[in-house]
Amino acid sequence: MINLSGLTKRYGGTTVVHGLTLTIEPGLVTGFLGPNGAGKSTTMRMILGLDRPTAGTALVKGRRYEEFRHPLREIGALLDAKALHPGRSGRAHLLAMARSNGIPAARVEEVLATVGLSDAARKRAGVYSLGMGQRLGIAGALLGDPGVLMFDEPVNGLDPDGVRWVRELMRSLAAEGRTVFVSSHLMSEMELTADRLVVIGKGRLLADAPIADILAGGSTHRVKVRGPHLRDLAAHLAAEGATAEPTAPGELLVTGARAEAVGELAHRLGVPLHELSPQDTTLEQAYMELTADSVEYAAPHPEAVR
Ligand SMILES: Nc1ncnc2c1ncn2[C@@H]1O[C@H](COP(=O)(O)OP(=O)(O)OP(=O)(O)O)[C@@H](O)[C@H]1O
Repeated sequence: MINLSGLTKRYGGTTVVHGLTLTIEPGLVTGFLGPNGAGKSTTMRMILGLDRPTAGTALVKGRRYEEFRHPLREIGALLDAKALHPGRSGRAHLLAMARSNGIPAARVEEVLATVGLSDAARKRAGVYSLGMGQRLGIAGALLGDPGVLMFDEPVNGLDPDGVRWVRELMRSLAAEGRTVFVSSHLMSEMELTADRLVVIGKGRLLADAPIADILAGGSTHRVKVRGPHLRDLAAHLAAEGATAEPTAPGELLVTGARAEAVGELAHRLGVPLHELSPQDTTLEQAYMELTADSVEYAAPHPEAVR
């Protein structure tokens, strides 16, 4: 379990993490989402004792990271996969970590096998691909068989097989009763992997809820409509404040109106429909709504720069 209480970090005059209070429970994968610069890495660094909070506390199993004699046996983390000694082999890197935390050398071979790096273990980490570096970082996190695991963008640079492997690894670690806290910008992946989500924006907590609640909270209704003569319907929907976008010949995607309202309007106008189907909210849509006011580095929409 990880407990954050009033966790705050200021750099100079800027507060990058604002009083975060939340609990990350064992037995679940908790996704950690937020736009670039939201404060995710800073929060994770404070949990790992790499940055000192300006105020508040970050506790792992009720203790500060610095209080652990063998921290790798309590919390394993992948923060920056590139933070490796380039001249050291993958095996030597893990052996040094194991030695410093009283972990038997045999465990190094186990985690190398778990992440699929046994054959590459003698190569210098400096020649590892991005994906191999991620796998080595994950091996390091697993090394001490810790009850709490934290991963910052673990699928970065992994091929589709690797992405799927990470998803299954996270799920199995949580199923073993461990606390799994994982940040990602890949919404479709998070939707498949996480049980709960913590969303922050500009350092502030925006949501802390089961993924199903976050999906249900997405307020924008979307309805797919098919029919042979939709022009009138589209014009009336637009006049009522909804958006009706043609997605294929004889097909509209209506945003901002419920299926019931679209169906009744079509009936009043005498417009025959071949399909009227509410569309599920995706995590990406729910996330965009949640963070709309918190995006700091927004690029102009492609339409706007033409
Ligand atoms: N050592 C530092 N000194 C000054 N500002 C910092 C420092 N570290 C982070 N920041 C600032 O804190 C803010 C939060 O950064 P952080 O890396 O935690 O965000 P993030 O949510 O992990 O972003 P991303 O998704 O882009 O990785 C940013 O504005 C960043 O510039």
